[in-house]
Amino acid sequence: MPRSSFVGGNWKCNGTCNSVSSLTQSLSTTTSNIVGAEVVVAPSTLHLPFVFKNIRGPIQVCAQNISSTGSGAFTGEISAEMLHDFGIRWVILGHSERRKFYHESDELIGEKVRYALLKKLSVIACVGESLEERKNDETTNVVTRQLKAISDNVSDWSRVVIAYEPVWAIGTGEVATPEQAQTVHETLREWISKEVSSSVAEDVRIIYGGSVKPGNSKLLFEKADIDGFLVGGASLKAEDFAAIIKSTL
Ligand SMILES: O=C[C@H](O)COP(=O)(O)O
Repeated sequence: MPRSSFVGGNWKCNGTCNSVSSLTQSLSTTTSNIVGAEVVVAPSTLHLPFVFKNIRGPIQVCAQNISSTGSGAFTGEISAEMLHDFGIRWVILGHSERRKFYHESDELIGEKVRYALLKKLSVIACVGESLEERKNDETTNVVTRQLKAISDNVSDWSRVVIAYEPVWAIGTGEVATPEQAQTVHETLREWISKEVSSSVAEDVRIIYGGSVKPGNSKLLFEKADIDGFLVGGASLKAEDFAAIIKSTL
């Protein structure tokens, strides 16, 4: 069976009460007739309850991070249990901004993936190389190392989407070419086929993130191993996000 497309909108640390309300309303309208793609949006933790209650149509709501520890005496953290209790079923883990600015290691990301799946959340697990790593020809080593740390902690692959996000393409306007992205996606799928199983490799969605816009998404999506997108900046504009989703149908 062909893989259905998957598009995530990562709102990152953006939004006010007014802008989130207006984006939620616009998205509910612009995406109301979309059928055939799995779509999630990830507002900030503070905005999650509002978006969860007010979004309409085919969009699920996703968190941007969780604690690896679960509920308890962990000041400032949000647990998988809390999300699940609230009705939220998705979380982004291992985003390069968490790795870079909050020093999240492969090991910690693996623990978070394990805990999220244990608590019945689904996970968008991110991998991606920096510009320096690409220039040093280390892309394959980096993304497969990151993928192994994730894979070692996956108990149910049907609840995992892998996001390939080259760090040099995030928020820079410098999107990977369809060929560059396809090469890495193929490498990731081959790794999963060899190290996990061919059926998991066949079924798992591998999505691309990094300066995806309505003008470049179609050509990227035409590549065999690109199953959708994790969109940052363009997901803050309802029309652009809807156009990106439609390019995957
Ligand atoms: O999670 C999304 C990515 O970091 C991509 O962000 P961007 O579309 O603003 O480049």
